[in-house]
Amino acid sequence: MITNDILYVGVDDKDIDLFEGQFVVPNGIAYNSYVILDDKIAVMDTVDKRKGAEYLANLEKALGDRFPDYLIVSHVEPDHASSVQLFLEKYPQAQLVGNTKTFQLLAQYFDLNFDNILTVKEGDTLLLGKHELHFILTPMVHWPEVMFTYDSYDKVLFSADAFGKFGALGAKEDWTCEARRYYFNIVGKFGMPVQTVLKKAATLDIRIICPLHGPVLSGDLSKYLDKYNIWSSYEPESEGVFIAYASLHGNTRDAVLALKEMLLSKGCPEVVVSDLARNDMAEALEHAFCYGKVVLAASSYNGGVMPFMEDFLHHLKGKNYQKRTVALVENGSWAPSANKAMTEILSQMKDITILDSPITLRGVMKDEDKKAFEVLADKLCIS
Ligand SMILES: Cc1cc2nc3c(=O)[nH]c(=O)nc-3n(C[C@H](O)[C@H](O)[C@H](O)COP(=O)(O)O)c2cc1C
Repeated sequence: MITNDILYVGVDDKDIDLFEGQFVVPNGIAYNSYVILDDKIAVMDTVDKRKGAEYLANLEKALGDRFPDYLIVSHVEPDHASSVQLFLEKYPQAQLVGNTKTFQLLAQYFDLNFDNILTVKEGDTLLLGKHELHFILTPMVHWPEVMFTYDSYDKVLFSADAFGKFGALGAKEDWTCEARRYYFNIVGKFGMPVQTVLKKAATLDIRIICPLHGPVLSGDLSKYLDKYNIWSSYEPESEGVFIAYASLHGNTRDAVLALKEMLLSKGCPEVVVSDLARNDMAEALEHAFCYGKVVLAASSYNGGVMPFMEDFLHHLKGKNYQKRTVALVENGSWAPSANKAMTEILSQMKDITILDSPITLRGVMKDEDKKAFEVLADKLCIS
């Protein structure tokens, strides 16, 4: 129970292998749905049809002997809307509520009878009894049809995918880490629309946030809103250095591990290292956004850079990566090419400062290379 009238009817998915076909979710994922019981009953979104039967059972239990009047679709992505058809087969009298874009997209997934729909616009309201729902259109957070719904009676914001996180409900894990990995990988490209929506949210008296994934948020909401403000403005969140590397034979890896020790011995507050071939790429992307200073180190490969690094840089570019200081380290045996290849991709991003004197290793790190790394560590510690 979220409030006296709002019930949780979502489901956990702990047997999904990859979320959105690409993200590892070691603790699963929750597909959230909520019911508002008033004179009229509104259901807030459905769930992935992978869990459709379990969802309908939860819903039936919450409804008792009543029937829903409205199904509000705030986001058409199939992890939330692929049970809409199932829902309507069971509750054909329910009216579908969405905006113009909602119904355009729904029609791409379902052969639905769209006679019984209510099309809402920004600022429209729907009275259920005591509860009045206010619709707030939030295009491109992170699909074009996405909208928030604010219940002014219980002061609850139904925030679609915003403020969501990976992990089934009850997963014993920190909110920030998995919410950040979720945000940057799924919403990250859309910082501007998120900023717009945060401004709208600031005008509302919000007591509880009900996202479509992860826990319901209550208590001091400023910590979640503050994180979203930092993330969507692309500002670094933490002091420290992130080192991402891709190494064929381990020499580049050994060099950056030595660099990590140098940084820590010079007082750098935190140094996080990711092996792009072995560690979760989505987590590496999250770290790259978290810190203001990043070292990219990679072996040269076929006149370019090792593909894991190239892939990583394309991911960063796709997520609007910006406002960071980057140091480059390459390794190559006959014609080192990694720094040039990395620079080419970085130059397509906004506000990226590449530190002078990129380092070139030729095989194993030598004494003179150590000196270059000491200089780099000093630069990263002061700049
Ligand atoms: C398939 C392949 C392609 C390579 N291409 C290049 C290259 O274009 N230029 C170069 O200087 N070295 C090239 N190398 C050599 C590596 O970059 C070199 O061995 C480097 O020292 C590896 O660093 P690591 O030990 O960190 O992997 C290539 C190696 C392999 C296996």
